[in-house]
Amino acid sequence: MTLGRLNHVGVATPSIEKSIPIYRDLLGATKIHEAFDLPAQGVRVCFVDTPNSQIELIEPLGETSPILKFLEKNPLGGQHHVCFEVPDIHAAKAEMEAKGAKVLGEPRIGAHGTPVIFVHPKDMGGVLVELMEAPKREH
Ligand SMILES: CC[C@H](C(=O)O)C(=O)SCCNC(=O)CCNC(=O)[C@H](O)C(C)(C)COP(=O)(O)OP(=O)(O)OC[C@H]1O[C@@H](n2cnc3c(N)ncnc32)[C@H](O)[C@@H]1OP(=O)(O)O
Ligand SMILES: [Co+2]
Repeated sequence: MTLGRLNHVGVATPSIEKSIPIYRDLLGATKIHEAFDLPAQGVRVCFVDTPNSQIELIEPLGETSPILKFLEKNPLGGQHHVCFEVPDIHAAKAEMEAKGAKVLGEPRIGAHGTPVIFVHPKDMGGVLVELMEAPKREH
């Protein structure tokens, strides 16, 4: 597996609306995308562009959202995961598992419309790592 670019840093928040001014007004972000629901993943998502990556603001959506527990422990929200691009998500999953890392579930379509997996923080030095199949980019 080749580790690709840092696609985004996931930041969990109790309210995307309340988080946007931090990135827009305090940090001067110039491009904040429309928020959208991702019910299959139990989150509402809002991407904030940075010059070389993105911040992915995620807010719980529904009673079974996977970030509810995180927000119980971190009521203000906080850095939740990092997402790296990989060429092939299935090869990445197989390789992680072959190396003994716990992959959480099967590849599923993420917020950028390509399949993603998550690797358990226990095997990643305490960091929840998301791997995302790199979108096809025109050269
Ligand atoms: C896919 C859409 C979008 C995209 O980019 O396309 C997203 O990124 S959505 C992001 C939200 N979805 C997920 O996070 C799915 C994967 N996550 C999970 O399955 C869970 O959150 C899991 C298993 C990582 C944690 O489960 P839970 O929240 O129930 O907490 P636990 O008590 O079971 O945690 C076990 C252990 O892990 C530590 N932990 C939990 N969350 C994190 C985290 N974000 N970063 C680092 N460590 C984390 C937790 O403290 C526990 O450690 P312990 O020492 O046992 O207390
Ligand atoms: Co993400």
